[in-house]
Amino acid sequence: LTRDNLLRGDWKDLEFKEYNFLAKGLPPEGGHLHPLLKARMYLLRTSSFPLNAPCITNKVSVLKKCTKTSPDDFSSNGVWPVIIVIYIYVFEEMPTNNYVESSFWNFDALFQPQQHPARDSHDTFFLQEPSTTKLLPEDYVERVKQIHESGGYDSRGYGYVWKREEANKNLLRTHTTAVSSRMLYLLAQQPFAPKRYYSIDRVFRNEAVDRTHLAEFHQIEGLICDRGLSLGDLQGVLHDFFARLGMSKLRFKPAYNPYTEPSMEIFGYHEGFKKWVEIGNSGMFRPEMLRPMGLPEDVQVIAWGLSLERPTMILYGIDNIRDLFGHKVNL
Ligand SMILES: COC[C@@H]1[C@H](c2ccc(C#Cc3ccccc3)cc2)[C@@H]2CN(C(=O)Nc3ccc(OC4CC4)cc3)C[C@@H](O)[C@@H](O)CN12
Repeated sequence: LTRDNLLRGDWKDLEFKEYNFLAKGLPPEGGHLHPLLKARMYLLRTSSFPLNAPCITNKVSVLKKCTKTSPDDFSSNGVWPVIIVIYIYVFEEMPTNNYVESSFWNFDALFQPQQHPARDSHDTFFLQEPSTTKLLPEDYVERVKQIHESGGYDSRGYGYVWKREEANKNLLRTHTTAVSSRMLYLLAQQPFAPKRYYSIDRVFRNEAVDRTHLAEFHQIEGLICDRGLSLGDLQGVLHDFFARLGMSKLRFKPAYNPYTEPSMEIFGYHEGFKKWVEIGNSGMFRPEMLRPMGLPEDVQVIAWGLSLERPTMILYGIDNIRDLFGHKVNL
């Protein structure tokens, strides 16, 4: 049909096929879910952070049974044991939508001393504009200054002169633990109730980059805040968490973090590589971090972290992190 035919209306004598509104379009060639997004959704879908796995227990260390057995495994004739505390094992996502953080929440609130090497500009990206923050809870800042300088709550502190201008410096957060400290402080401002938080978001380190390290990565962090938690609870939760990622053989190695004591590096036996791989770090937040916030004496916080890139690279067989993340895209 030429343009003239159409204008003359010749098309009126033609027979047209019914339009099939249900016909599927051609599959789009372009577009693909990013491997990091798929790994992130895999992590949540396999409920490594069980968003609401009903669990009737008073200790997270019993969790392992809760998620793997039915009620009649717990006791004879299917009657549930007397339960002291009933709570739903729910992880809430922390608000991590601020890449810019103050040194106060990123370091000082975590009892990380101001002369610690990680606070140096060789390891941390400090901001020029706006270079400082002023909005901090002054009464809490005073308690943090106190615990760094002269201790308290059975701690000796560090015995150095703590400087407010150091805490005011803005930076790109070096870990999502900065958000965890904010959340725990907020939790301490109201009557205590057990909480479980998680976060998965970008963090920034001013470090040498190589095939497996960029100046930024996605940290995954989980924390559980409850009365009377112990290292056994932490190990129980880590077994449950990593079992959902296919790692059921774990080893724990004593480690050091300024904000956790004890701390443990986590190793998992990778059946594919037939070797142990480091799969994360963990610990119990120190009293020097929790008490100045105002959390009750018998409340403990167990926490752990890993990256999103490492498991993604392993799960997708990617050996150069630039193929996964960063400003250059290797097509
Ligand atoms: C500067 O680099 C830090 C990063 C990143 C990391 C390390 C520690 C934390 C933490 C923490 C923490 C500790 C206490 C309290 C709160 C948070 C978070 C991320 C990974 C942590 N790591 C890491 O992710 N390794 C990993 C994780 C999962 C995995 O899954 C298998 C396929 C199934 C495989 C590997 C360990 C190493 O890769 C390490 O060399 C690199 N680490």
